[in-house]
Amino acid sequence: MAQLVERTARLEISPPAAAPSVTEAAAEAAPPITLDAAAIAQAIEATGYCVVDDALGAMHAEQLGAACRAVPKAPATIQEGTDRINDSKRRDDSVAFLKDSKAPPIERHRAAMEGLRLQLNNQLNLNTDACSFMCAVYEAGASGYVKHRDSAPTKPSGRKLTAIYYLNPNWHANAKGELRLWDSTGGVRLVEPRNDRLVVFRSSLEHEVLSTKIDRLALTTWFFNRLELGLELIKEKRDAQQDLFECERGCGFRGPFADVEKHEEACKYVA
Ligand SMILES: O=C(O)CCC(=O)C(=O)O
Ligand SMILES: [Fe+2]
Repeated sequence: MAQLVERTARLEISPPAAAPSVTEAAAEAAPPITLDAAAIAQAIEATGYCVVDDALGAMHAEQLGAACRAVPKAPATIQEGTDRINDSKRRDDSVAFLKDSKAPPIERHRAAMEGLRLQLNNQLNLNTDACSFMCAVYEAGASGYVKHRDSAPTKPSGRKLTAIYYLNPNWHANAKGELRLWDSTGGVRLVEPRNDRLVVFRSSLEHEVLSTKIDRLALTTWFFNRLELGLELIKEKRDAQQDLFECERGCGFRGPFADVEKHEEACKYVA
């Protein structure tokens, strides 16, 4: 049973129907997922975040953990100006997006998060219309993910909430790998990536992942508004382009201001 303050609303998601398999048989045996959306919403309104322990049940965590471990992953990328690049100094996890995965525990998790999204939409007036799903592993010894936001603090701001479900049955206090979160009251909170723990927070809040001593697995869901996310990306790219220097002589050079001096020496349009 999920551990949170009072319970006023319940959300029940049954496992989706799919072709028989060993994993599915186990998923069918799992009890329906129960989350208290009203209590989660209340906590988010007060502090910007909410931590739910024993959120979706040990069986769900075990099956989902196995399914996520089996998915092929690639080093994560980060937005840099107009591009997405690998920068292991800023984040050194490997990720997979799970939109199309047919693994029953992943489908079940997507259904649970979709249900939570609908309820939180009502409770918090979020105006989201979609979820995206990503699993991420930081290997033992990884340095983490530097302080960042998952969405812009001002509009357009597509991602409204980040919901991270941790899949670390072997986590212990010395393993580290906490999520550090700057909440909406000015407080800083360390969230340990405990197994079957769900943390939900406003995506515009700053957060970072601290270095971990053991493999650290999580499944992140973003609740977002499609149109606003598109507008946010366009704005981000336009802002990044405005930060670039363009040669006025029309030689076609466009680059960072730091390279202007070098360009002036080399410009083919300088007589
Ligand atoms: O895994 C976590 O605790 C946070 C990950 C994160 O901040 C991200 O992927 O954007
Ligand atoms: Fe993040």
